[in-house]
Amino acid sequence: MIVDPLPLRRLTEPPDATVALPGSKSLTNRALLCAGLAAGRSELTGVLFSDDTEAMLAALEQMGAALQVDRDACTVSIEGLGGVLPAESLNIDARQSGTTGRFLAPLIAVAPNGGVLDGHQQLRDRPMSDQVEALRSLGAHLVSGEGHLPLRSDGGGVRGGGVQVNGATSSQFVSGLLLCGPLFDEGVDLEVMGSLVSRPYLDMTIAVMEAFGVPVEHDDQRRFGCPHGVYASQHHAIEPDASAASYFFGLAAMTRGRIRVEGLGQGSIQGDMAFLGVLEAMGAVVRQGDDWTEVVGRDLRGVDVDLADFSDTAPTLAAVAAVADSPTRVRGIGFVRGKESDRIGGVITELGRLGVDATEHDDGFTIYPGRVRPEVVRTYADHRMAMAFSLLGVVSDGVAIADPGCVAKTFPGFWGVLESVRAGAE
Ligand SMILES: O=C(O)C1=C[C@@H](OP(=O)(O)O)[C@@H](O)[C@H](O)C1
Ligand SMILES: C=C(OP(=O)(O)O)C(=O)O
Repeated sequence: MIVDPLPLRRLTEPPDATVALPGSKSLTNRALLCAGLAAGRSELTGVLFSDDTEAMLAALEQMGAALQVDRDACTVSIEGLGGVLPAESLNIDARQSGTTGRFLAPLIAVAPNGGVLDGHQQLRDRPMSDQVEALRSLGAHLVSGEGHLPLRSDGGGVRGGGVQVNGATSSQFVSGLLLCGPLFDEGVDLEVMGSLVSRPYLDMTIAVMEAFGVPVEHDDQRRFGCPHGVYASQHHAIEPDASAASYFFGLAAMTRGRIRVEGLGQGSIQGDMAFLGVLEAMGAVVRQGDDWTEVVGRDLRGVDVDLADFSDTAPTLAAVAAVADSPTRVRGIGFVRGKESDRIGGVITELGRLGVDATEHDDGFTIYPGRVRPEVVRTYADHRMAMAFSLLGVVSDGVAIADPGCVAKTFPGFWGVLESVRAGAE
């Protein structure tokens, strides 16, 4: 049991550490779904086991995919469904997982006898309407769930083909339609309307679909499509999670320390690696090999950045920016109000509680660095609020994190890894 609130202790020396991080949530849930739908047996390595990926694993099991899971070895072996969904009506609990919810909504729509897709209240509160509208225009019989979960479908076939989807709220709507596109009679041909947030996640979707043998046609910004077909089983290795790595890169930057993350290097396909460019612009030194990345901290200055492509790092940047020597303006992330918590409002409120000035904008925030005072940080059941604000507890005295267990959504071992970095510095 972790104590709640969890008191943190200021580091007395800059850390000098190498950390091994768990697999990417985004890549794990994409690979699990493709492997679960594929013809034949797939072997996945580097798999993340966390609440979000357990939700996807449970859904695949319910659909009849045969799974062998080794949580210590971080592997999953799956005998896929060969593109044939079960005749029974499905009952899927996506828990708090946006990827599970948005990747499987098209699946309950296309399953022969449909089913119910529901989740934790936190996920019920998050937007779904753009995807529901797109599914209806593709022929889905969705009998409830206007803008939110729960969603109920009679099943009975999704024609597929051409469809317009709003891209300004979540890229997961597009990813879900693409990932399930091979199940639709005519495949899918998506046109994204409006701005497209979190664009690099679509590249991750395309990369995983293509690794499992389904070609994706796309232009750079607007059109994404795939034919009707069946995924092919694969041996597939999952990279460590770049969003999880942002906390350790940020920590090195804030402490004049050095932290290396193994397994994430120049060739990474994760968009959140762009956070390294922000740290560099702030003054940190970034070094990279094929299979590792390290950050070395220096004096930090504020920056003016657009995080629309990699917004999961916005709370991390808020923490780093609080100890820089000039203000930081973050733009392009109005849509993060619809994540696990309102990540603009929450960042402003909690920095204020710690005595750091920050102002809210429609599209983000400005942080004015200042002295951090002892306080318990509220985390709004949001793993990223907990992990990001823990960084301030490592560089100042008397900070504690409420509901530290919420990190289990994507990184159950977070506090242990943070402690190992501390242990190396003392
Ligand atoms: O497709 C994915 O794996 C994700 C896409 C992003 O969400 P949005 O597209 O909703 O911004 C990101 O914030 C989330 O953590 C994971
Ligand atoms: C937004 C997130 O998760 P998801 O949308 O996958 O629930 C996240 O992990 O920060």
